[in-house]
Amino acid sequence: MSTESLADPLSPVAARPVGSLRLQLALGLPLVTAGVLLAIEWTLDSLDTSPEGLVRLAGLVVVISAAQWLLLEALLLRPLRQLAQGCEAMVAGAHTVGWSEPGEAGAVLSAELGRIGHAVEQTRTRLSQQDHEVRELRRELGQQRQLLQEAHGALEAQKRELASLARTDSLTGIANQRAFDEALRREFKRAQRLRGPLAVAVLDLDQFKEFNLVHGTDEGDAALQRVAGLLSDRFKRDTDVVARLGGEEFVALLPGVGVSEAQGVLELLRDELRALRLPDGRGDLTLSVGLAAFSPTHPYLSAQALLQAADEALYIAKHAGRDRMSLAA
Ligand SMILES: Nc1nc2c(ncn2[C@@H]2O[C@H](COP(=O)(O)OP(=O)(O)OP(=O)(O)O)[C@@H](O)[C@H]2O)c(=O)[nH]1
Repeated sequence: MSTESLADPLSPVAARPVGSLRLQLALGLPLVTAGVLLAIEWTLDSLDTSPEGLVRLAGLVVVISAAQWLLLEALLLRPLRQLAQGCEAMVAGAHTVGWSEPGEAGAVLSAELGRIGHAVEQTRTRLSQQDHEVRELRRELGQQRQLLQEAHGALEAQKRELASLARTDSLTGIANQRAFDEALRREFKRAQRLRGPLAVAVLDLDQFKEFNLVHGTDEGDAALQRVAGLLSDRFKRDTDVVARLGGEEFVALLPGVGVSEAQGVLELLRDELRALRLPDGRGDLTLSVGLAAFSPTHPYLSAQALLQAADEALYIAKHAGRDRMSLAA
């Protein structure tokens, strides 16, 4: 809100009634005077309707109206006009306004004008304070809006982080079971639609219970992280998904990869794990792997059936002595 936007009560538009009042008086005074004189003559039964009598009456009306006009002009209209001019001058910026009326009347009118000027000044000050307050409120509103936007942005980031955490294994940083299940369903449907290969390998560390007992769970945790790192390094295409299903069990989902290709890469991975040395120089971590692959010649009926085939292959690998890979039938 600004002071300019408010209607100014002392604008020339507001002063216009003074002029129109003068016109109304010029027309109304003779009529009222004539009416009063006629009423008096009629009441006194002395109304002279002869031409001379009517001319005399008209002359009387003109003289009385002129006298009334002069009186009103001197006592009301002129001071009113000067008051309006004075107010306009103050509104335009003058703090004190000279007064042309002489003597005591001029002093009284000057005092009135001073009061009006004071009231106008107070109104101006109040309006300017309100204007200042409105600006302050707008500024605070802008700051609050900015804070709100920042809070909204932070909330969105936290939501994204939470969503990502809900799909990430906290120990290793790779995908968790939930993310893997989603990916498996999605990729299986795609493989069915495109009639392309899709390999699933379930990998399980051998004798990990014993490993924990011998080296401690901290070293066990570090071993799980190393395996996750190896998997991520080996399977790094955009479409590959490596996940920890829990405990010491991992899984690799490889869209577009057939059995023999997957087998070759997984053997390399097993070699790499074997070559990994523990801080004390020992390299006794081995993996058993169960591998199954969907293809037009091995069309599993569901994603669950494909995963179950890989699980069964892992079971066979474990029971065949561990540290090996077994392929689903
Ligand atoms: N350090 C560590 N150990 C874990 C974690 N999760 C599960 N384990 C341990 O992994 C071990 C798994 O033991 P088992 O299921 O008997 O398997 P295994 O000893 O590897 O035997 P096989 O699988 O038959 O070769 C248990 O001792 C668990 O406590 C983990 O996050 N960190």
